[in-house]
Amino acid sequence: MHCALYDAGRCRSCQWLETPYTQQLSQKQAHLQQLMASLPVANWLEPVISPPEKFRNKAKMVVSGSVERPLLGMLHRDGTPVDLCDCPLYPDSFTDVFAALRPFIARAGLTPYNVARRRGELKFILLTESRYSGELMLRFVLRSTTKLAQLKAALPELQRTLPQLAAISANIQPVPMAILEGDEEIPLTDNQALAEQLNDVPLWIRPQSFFQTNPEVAASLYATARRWVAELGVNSMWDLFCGVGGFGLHCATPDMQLTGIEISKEAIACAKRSAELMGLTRVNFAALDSTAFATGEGSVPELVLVNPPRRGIGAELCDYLTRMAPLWILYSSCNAVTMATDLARLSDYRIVQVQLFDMFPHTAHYEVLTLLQRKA
Ligand SMILES: C[S@@+](CC[C@H](N)C(=O)[O-])C[C@H]1O[C@@H](n2cnc3c(N)ncnc32)[C@H](O)[C@@H]1O
Ligand code: SF4
Repeated sequence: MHCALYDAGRCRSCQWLETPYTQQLSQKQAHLQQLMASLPVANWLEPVISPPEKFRNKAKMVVSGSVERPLLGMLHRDGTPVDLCDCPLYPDSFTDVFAALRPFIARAGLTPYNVARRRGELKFILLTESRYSGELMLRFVLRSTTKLAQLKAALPELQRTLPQLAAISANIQPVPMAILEGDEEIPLTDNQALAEQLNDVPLWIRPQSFFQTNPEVAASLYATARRWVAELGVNSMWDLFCGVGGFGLHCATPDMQLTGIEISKEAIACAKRSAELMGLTRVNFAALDSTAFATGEGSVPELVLVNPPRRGIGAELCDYLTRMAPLWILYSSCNAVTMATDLARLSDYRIVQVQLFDMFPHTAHYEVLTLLQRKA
């Protein structure tokens, strides 16, 4: 993939851009195999590849510059702003939105936040696309509610120009640090959710709930989990760290008892809505801490699926799983280092198969799906 911003030394976020894609894949696979060197794997499957560009469904743009000439992109460590509107990782649909947002910011008087001076109001623009419907979700991250009335007054014209903006909100983030989002979300449209569909499963994208950023590879990951689980013929499973329910909803059959646990109540609301649309009745989604939920249960299902944040599932949940000994564990991870540590703790399990999913091309990051079976 060619990136003019990279060539000009303006953005180096894709550290592996100069490495040919096939070599990127073999380096990732080698990294994974090295991490798992002391853990015997019965079957290594071929890595799943990503489109090389336009694969992201989400842009997180730092707003800088002046109110008359705002800049959307990022800040170098030295504070120099870089315009990232032409980043080739974004889909074509973002171009018109970025172009319309610059004059909109000026018209609405949303002064970009200046980190050094701690002044200004608009910190970030978050834009997400549903590949299924083509609709977009736009979020303004503001320092305070001071400019909210101005933002609301200017919005109708932006909505007329960009009817694809199906959900708009303001997020209030008063902390003077590089934290992306605050707790308070103010809806600016009645609708706050984008309908997405991966494979044949309806999913929802909404503020304050995680959604995979590479929908094509995510669809392949969920379809693979569904296939592996179907082959095991299990009738009960937990989906821990379930987000909006992508894994569980793919794996569930009408007869299966599915429990999905996730800390974000917004994500759980999405998962429940999807389950209802799919007509699944034997499901239970709840907004809880995964470890607290699991350790509070006196029994386990046949299969426990985990898809934790980068920190992994940790010793407490591993100890609990060892004690309760479900037949199968399916571990999906975006950080193979913490996954390998967790798998070493799960020594009562044998590793049946492992597959790498290249969710984050041109970087060292990747997703990995591992199936574990309780030793006899
Ligand atoms: C890597 S994401 C996976 C989400 C989902 N499985 C998917 O495929 O989109 C990890 C999820 O864990 C959630 N999470 C973080 N800490 C948690 C906790 N202590 N208990 C439950 N969920 C948590 C996050 O909100 C996030 O949705
Ligand atoms: S993040 Fe975008 S702009 Fe930056 S190097 Fe990667 S492709 Fe280029």
